[in-house]
Amino acid sequence: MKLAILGYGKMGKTVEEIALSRDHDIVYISSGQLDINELKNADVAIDFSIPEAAFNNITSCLENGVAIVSGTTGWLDKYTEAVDKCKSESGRFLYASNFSVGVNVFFELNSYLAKMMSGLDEYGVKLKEVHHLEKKDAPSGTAISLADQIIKETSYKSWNHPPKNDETSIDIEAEREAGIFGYHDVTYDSDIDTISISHNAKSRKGFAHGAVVAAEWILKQKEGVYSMKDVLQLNSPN
Ligand SMILES: NC(=O)c1ccc[n+]([C@@H]2O[C@H](COP(=O)([O-])OP(=O)(O)OC[C@H]3O[C@@H](n4cnc5c(N)ncnc54)[C@H](O)[C@@H]3O)[C@@H](O)[C@H]2O)c1
Ligand SMILES: O=C(O)C1=N[C@H](C(=O)O)CCC1
Repeated sequence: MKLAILGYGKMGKTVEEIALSRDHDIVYISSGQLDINELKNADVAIDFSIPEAAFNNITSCLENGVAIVSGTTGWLDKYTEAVDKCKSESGRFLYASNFSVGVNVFFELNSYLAKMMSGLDEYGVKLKEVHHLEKKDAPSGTAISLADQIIKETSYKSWNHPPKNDETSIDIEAEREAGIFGYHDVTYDSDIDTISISHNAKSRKGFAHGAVVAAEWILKQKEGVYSMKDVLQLNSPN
């Protein structure tokens, strides 16, 4: 496939490595203002940029017939607008807060566990994420996805960051520590016991590999808005 990489930082460089190992042509790399004529050479773009640039990068791809796979976090207040744009341009768009297979299995576990815990009022739930020191947004996109899944399955209506210790919403704690690629845990606690599930990334390779697989996959699809659930088709209990 002819691939554009939008955002050439830690993730953009890892995507380049994986895409080359899978024999793809990288036709354009951008680290700032887009050159639309260059962008148009691509079939698909993968965006790992910054929250302030993500929406413009997505809409520029959609307006120019380039399928777009976005992994940038911290811009989701405009997600519905991006979906509407995809529909009006008859484009192809996939966003994931986390592309790794392991985290997508973890999402399924989280949803299943939340469903089981929903009637057990003696337990309270909280989330924790830990990332490297350069991460710009908090809480992580993955932690927000985990909280949204719990909200869908239980009586919780919202999440808090920083934590408020308020029983009616889900506290998300975010820590920044050198060398951590992405750690998330979900803990249900009662006076009797504690139930926890966690995921820890050992490198950025899983994120980049998932994004390249999603780009390969989206090129085989017709117009539409997709998620990693569509790509991975896990044998989920949900
Ligand atoms: N979805 C996932 O699986 C996943 C995994 C890892 C990181 N992320 C997210 O991806 C994003 C990037 O992470 P990173 O660790 O590579 O950050 P980074 O800071 O290393 O890289 C971001 C790059 O974007 C560039 N940039 C700035 N403005 C731009 C613009 N207008 N267009 C294109 N590029 C621009 C910067 O120069 C920088 O090189 C973050 O939002 C992060 O949370 C998502
Ligand atoms: O390194 C990052 O930044 C990561 N961002 C994503 C998030 O916000 O959830 C995924 C994990 C790594």
